[in-house]
Amino acid sequence: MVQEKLVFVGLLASSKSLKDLSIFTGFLAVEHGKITRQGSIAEFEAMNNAGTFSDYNIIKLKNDQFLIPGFVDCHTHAPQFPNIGLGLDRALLEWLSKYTFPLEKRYSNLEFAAKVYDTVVQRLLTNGTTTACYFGSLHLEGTLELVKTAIKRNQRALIGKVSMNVKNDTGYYNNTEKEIEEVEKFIQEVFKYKNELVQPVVTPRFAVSCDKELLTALANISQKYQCRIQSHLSENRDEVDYVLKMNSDCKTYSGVYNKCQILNERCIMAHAIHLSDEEIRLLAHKGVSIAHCPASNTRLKSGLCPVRKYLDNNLTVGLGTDVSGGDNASIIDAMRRAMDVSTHLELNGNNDYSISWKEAFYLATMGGARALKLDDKIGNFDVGKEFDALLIDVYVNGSQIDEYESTESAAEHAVSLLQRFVYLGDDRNIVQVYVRGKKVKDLLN
Ligand SMILES: Nc1nc2[nH]cnc2c(=O)[nH]1
Ligand SMILES: [Zn+2]
Repeated sequence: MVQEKLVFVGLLASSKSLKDLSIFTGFLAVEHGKITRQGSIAEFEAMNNAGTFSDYNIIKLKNDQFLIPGFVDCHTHAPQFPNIGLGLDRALLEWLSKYTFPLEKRYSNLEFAAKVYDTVVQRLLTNGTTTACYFGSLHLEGTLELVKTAIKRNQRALIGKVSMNVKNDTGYYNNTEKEIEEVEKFIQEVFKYKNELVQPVVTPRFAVSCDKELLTALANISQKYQCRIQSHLSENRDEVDYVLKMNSDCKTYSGVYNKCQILNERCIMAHAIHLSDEEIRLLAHKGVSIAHCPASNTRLKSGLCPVRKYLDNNLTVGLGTDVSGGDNASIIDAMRRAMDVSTHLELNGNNDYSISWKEAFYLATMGGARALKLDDKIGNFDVGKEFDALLIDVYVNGSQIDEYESTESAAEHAVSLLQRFVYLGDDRNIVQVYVRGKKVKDLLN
């Protein structure tokens, strides 16, 4: 049940922009899932004395608790969760045919799909992922199970039925006509739910699995329904070579998608590691977002994605876990891996490429919201946005973070709490999770 009126009083942390982290002690009022007011403790006291909050549930945070926006996972594969932590001994193309396509093929079984997806959505919510941009499988009905689960569990989700029409040894593909028909059907079925949190995404797997005819048809469908469109781009060098060999009329991998009208401001591309400067300019010009998936890029030995360079070149970047190429479903892990990869690039001679913990926090929240074009609704605590939030308790029972005597000022202490959560926290520190004002995790009561 949505708790109609809530007011949180305590430490609030969220990003205005990449370089502007806001941390202050104050209050945040929520009505019918939306943030309606924000202000200082003095303002809260005055309004409370005047009776403004008499019909609110007042939640006073303890000293070492704070509120942050929910995490945004810009790229993950729900059907691949049974393989998480397995089969990471091959690079992308072999990994797909040896481990991934055979697993995804099983989602013609709706019982299996429903069971896995329920576990996945709960796992993500427990880890504080209030919004996920999912790849489903090739199956229309199977992927609708994911839609039903996200709706039932109250997760904000963008969900795509995966499209593939190029033959592979697993037999995991559709013919072009069936594929186009099913994608339209999928979108219409999702719209029938009229759910405010879940939206369909057109999802061509990548240019190895889809020919230009299908890519173009899918771009048209996304245009027709004004849906987002997601895919993979330039993740692995063998993949890039293969795509260029199959599309000899195009000079670059991004050029293939551009020729098929895929690149626009509704487009989210995962990885984008091995881009030329010309491709970076093209993607920035078209308003394409990048889902940076550092765990997967390391585990599949795909490469080190130069996020700093992309940010400096006006690309919008969010974080993705990319399970099961990625071995961890948590965006907290993705923040740390993003920091690590950026530091490794700096150590390899790229000056000032490392991203700070504050920037990683931005990418995990506001950056992700911008990448998914949901920043009018979520990403920080601006008045008017919907209330997707995590209540963090740094020293909760079982926490990996210990308390030591400190000489910090109150303001310094507040920043330290968030910093230590980013570096050391885990799902145990996420004691409550709210999506659009509804509590979906509660370790406190
Ligand atoms: N990491 C990853 N890359 C892909 N490229 C095409 N399909 C996939 C996938 O399932 N995972
Ligand atoms: Zn992926």
